[in-house]
Amino acid sequence: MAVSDYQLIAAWQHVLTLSRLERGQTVTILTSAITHPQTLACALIAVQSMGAVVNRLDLPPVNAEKSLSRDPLAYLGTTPLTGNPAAIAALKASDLVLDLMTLLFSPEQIDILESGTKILLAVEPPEILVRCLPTAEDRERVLAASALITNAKEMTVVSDAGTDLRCPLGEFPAISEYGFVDEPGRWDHWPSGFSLTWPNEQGANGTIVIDTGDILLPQKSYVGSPITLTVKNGYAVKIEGGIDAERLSEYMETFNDPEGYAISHIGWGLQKRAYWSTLELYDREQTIGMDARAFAGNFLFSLGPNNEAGGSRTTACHIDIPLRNCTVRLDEKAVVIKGKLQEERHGTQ
Ligand SMILES: O=c1ccc(O)c[nH]1
Repeated sequence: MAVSDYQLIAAWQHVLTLSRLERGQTVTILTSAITHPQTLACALIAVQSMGAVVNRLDLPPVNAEKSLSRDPLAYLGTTPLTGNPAAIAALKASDLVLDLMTLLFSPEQIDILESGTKILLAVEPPEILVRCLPTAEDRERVLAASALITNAKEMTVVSDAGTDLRCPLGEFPAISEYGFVDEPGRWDHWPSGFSLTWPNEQGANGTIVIDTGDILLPQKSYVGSPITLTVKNGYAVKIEGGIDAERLSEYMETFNDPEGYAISHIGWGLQKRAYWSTLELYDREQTIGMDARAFAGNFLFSLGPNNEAGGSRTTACHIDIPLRNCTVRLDEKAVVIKGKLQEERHGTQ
């Protein structure tokens, strides 16, 4: 259902308030050909209504001849900021960047964050933005999950479908995605609601079964028959199964990059207002599939880069794969059991 400008402006004001935007600060809204016009129009009004200075920086799209998908997360690494010092200078001079074009996993994004600029990614359609409006409670839940990751030595994942994965932890930080940017230098994504980290380099081992009904992104498809990944020393060394395995294999081969088979981020979904079943309900080119990444109780793993976490591996190939019905443990503590989120039973504090 369409969203009214009034509701979307109020949603932006809510997120900008949680992001501690202050009167007189500078916000630059980064746009490109894929930017949603209503999201942009309402962001401009919301920022100015809060007394901040707003700029708009529109960048030409890149990688058209390289990517096999129009999904901005399908082909990573180079962005319109690559080799564009004037644009980078403007973003570094801003207190907050609203990324309505997708910089994710780019060296330039890391450079801009290190200057203290906050970056909030927001490219999902307005209906999903307002349904998954972030809350302080989301932040608490995600930070609690990230604290468990920080204190754990290992993440293990099993499922009745046959997943049996062991990931040593410690080399990389936990990343909290709760939908707003309340600290200088912070990146986040509205909508989101999950916690993730990376396995120690070359440390992931075991089997991952992408079962019927599990999701591939950017394909935005529900897998019709199981795909079995054999994981050795941090890489998917075998992809076996039927037609779904063949489609995934061919797609990955087009990148001609062995780094694309590396296990990238691992974590689980914490967003109770995101759903597994929505993938077929939106025009696939209008969404990047954040419901699939964030729905509570998924095990989300990814193939491809780890530069976002401070690793050295960059590759253009990035595949996000949320699985249902897994049991995820941090050391001995189960945080998800057969796809059901295990809530922390808070005491009286
Ligand atoms: O928000 C995101 C989106 C994609 C991804 O791979 C990680 N986080």
